[in-house]
Amino acid sequence: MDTGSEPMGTGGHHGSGDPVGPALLWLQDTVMTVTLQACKMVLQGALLLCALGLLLLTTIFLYGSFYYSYMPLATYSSPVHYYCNFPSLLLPHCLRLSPEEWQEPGDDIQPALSDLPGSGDARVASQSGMFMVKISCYSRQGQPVTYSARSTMLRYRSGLLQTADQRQLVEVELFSQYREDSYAPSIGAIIEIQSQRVQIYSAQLYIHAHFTGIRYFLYNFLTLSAVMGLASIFFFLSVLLFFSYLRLIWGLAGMDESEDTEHLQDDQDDTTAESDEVFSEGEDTASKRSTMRRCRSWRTFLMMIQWSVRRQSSWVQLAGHQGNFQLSEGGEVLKRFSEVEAVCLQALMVDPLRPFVPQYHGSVTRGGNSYIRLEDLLSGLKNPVIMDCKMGVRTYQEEELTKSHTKPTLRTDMYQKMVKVDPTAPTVEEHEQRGVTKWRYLQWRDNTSSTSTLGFRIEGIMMENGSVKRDFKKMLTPAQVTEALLSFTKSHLHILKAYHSRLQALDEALKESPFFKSHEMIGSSLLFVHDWTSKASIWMIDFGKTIPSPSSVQLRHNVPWAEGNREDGYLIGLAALTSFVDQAISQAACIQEENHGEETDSVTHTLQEQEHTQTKSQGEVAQNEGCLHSAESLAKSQTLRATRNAKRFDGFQRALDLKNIYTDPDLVSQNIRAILSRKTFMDAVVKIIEENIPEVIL
Ligand SMILES: Nc1ncnc2c1ncn2[C@@H]1O[C@H](COP(=O)(O)OP(=O)(O)OP(=O)(O)O)[C@@H](O)[C@H]1O
Ligand SMILES: O=P(O)(O)O[C@@H]1[C@H](O)[C@H](O)[C@@H](OP(=O)(O)O)[C@H](OP(=O)(O)O)[C@H]1O
Repeated sequence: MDTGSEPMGTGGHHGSGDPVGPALLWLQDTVMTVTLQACKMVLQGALLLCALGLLLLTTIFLYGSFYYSYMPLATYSSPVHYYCNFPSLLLPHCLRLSPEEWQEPGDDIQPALSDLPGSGDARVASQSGMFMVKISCYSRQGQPVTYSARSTMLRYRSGLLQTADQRQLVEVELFSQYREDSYAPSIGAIIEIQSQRVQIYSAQLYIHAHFTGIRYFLYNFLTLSAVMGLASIFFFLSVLLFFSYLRLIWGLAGMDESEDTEHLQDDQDDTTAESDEVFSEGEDTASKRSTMRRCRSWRTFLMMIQWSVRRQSSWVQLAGHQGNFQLSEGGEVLKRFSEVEAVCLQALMVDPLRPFVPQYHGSVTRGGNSYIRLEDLLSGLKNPVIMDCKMGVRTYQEEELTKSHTKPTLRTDMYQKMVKVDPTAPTVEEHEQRGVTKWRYLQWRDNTSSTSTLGFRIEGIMMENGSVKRDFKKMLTPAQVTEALLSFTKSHLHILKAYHSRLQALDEALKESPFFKSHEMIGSSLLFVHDWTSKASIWMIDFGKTIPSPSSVQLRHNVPWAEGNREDGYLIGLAALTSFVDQAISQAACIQEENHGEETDSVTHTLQEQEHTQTKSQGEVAQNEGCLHSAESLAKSQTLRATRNAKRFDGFQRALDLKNIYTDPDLVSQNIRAILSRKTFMDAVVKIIEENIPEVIL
């Protein structure tokens, strides 16, 4: 589609023809954009780091909890309390262990008894010989579970070692492998030393776990398993977080199975060929469908990522009914279906106005609602700046007026909106009813804004940093509009000029358009869109209240409305807008010129400037001189008016108060911007003071 966009500045020769001003502005923009981007990136980076840190901590906590709850102690030791079974000198020793401590289910354990027989001399050791150690495990009910008996002996020690420590540590493996019966777990054991000669000082029971499966891996490959465990938990949590994020940013709720099916049906036309190519003759429809669905879910997934990125970058609904729009794949927006609008868009696709209208792709059903598919006008723009201007001298259809007479329906919401802006706006009767008709509200909106007088009104502006301003309900005067245009474009000449020529092109296209001739354009908007790197363009949107005019009526679009003439005043608005952009261009050019002048002054190279001026073309010189001259005289007369303003001149003290003169409402309403930092204004102020209060001048 022909975008019909006007390219922005081409490297510095704007307005004044002097490359320094635009270059500086461009530099200023670039620096600002880069700074903004850098701040955004730093903030995003910090947030990402925080999220990653939190994720890592959660991962470590989860893995640690898992490890300590899943892994039993590898070695457990317990003191053995024993008693002597005199006179046989059999020494059964009892110990009580809880089943959990005893072992972990499913793993083998190896209980071993370490005795410290306190054989006082070598004689005892030599006489005791081999002896038996027996362990009998019992259950909670006291029933024997299992037993094991092992023989062992003390080492021989020479009688010559009289002074040496005679103690010996004897280690006996009681079970080489013990597997717990989980239905009758052992909770304790009796250990008997079957000897009459061995003397025991103390004994200790050791239980060593023999891990198998995951526990074996976790125990023997501690680092590797930790790395693997942490990595998998981290990955799992990241995926979870990613999907939650996706769901959060554009509500996956709508993209359920039914939508998938609808989507499948919607795209049946384009997928048929695809299906024919992909599937063989023999495959049945059901399997084709299921395979297609699988492909679709992958496509949907990829699109989800794509939308997420796009959505983050630009899309915004500046005006209109909330909830009317959805983002769609492939640079489209879905707008709630309206038969009237769909018919208009269909007709516009074959009209000379087509380059000014978003591409219309038919309709689609999502989640039970129908939508029209429109080209996303913000697609591809980086940090777009947009403005929505509602066109025409009225925003209500004549039917609304008729309805308000014949079948008035009171709207409380509109009454409330009215009161919020101006509590005195409703009549006494309306206050009593706490409601107004839609026509009454829309008419009031038109009269309190610039719609009735200028033929358009600004609905909203979004700047490149995403800040949105919708507070234009009471914007009435040309000065306010020009001011808004200057602030919307940041007084950039190249953007203003691009808009100007786009408006002129639109005017031409409207003259040629059969659609325009035969339609009453009510509530339609012009969407101004630009960014600092790409293009500036203006688009016609919102045809929900655009209806064919009766065949008996020949619409002119540039005459005031009177009941029955069906005129919308679209061209009145367009002409006004074009002239305001023109005015904004002049002001921006003067500002640029003055800025340039100030820079030149500060370097004080008059000769160079003269030389430079000589090289300019005659036309440019004339334009600049005119601009400077008019700026000076304008400044002088404006400041004169301002300073003569009684509220600023203190006759008693003979002092002039210039505080907040820039935002002085009296001056602003007359489109006067007294910028004292500008040389021309300051010169004018000094001159006026010189003439009127000479004693002030030193
Ligand atoms: N094709 C588009 N591409 C990008 N943004 C769009 C597009 N169409 C509309 N918008 C955005 O949505 C906003 C509202 O659009 P539109 O005026 O069509 O909605 P609406 O609900 O019909 O409005 P109204 O309530 O004024 O009739 C616009 O201000 C603009 O920000
Ligand atoms: O801008 P405001 O002050 O919020 O007022 C709305 C605006 O005029 C819309 O254009 C209009 O929708 P239509 O264009 O569809 O008439 C809507 O009427 P509604 O509430 O009946 O939708 C108004 O409430």
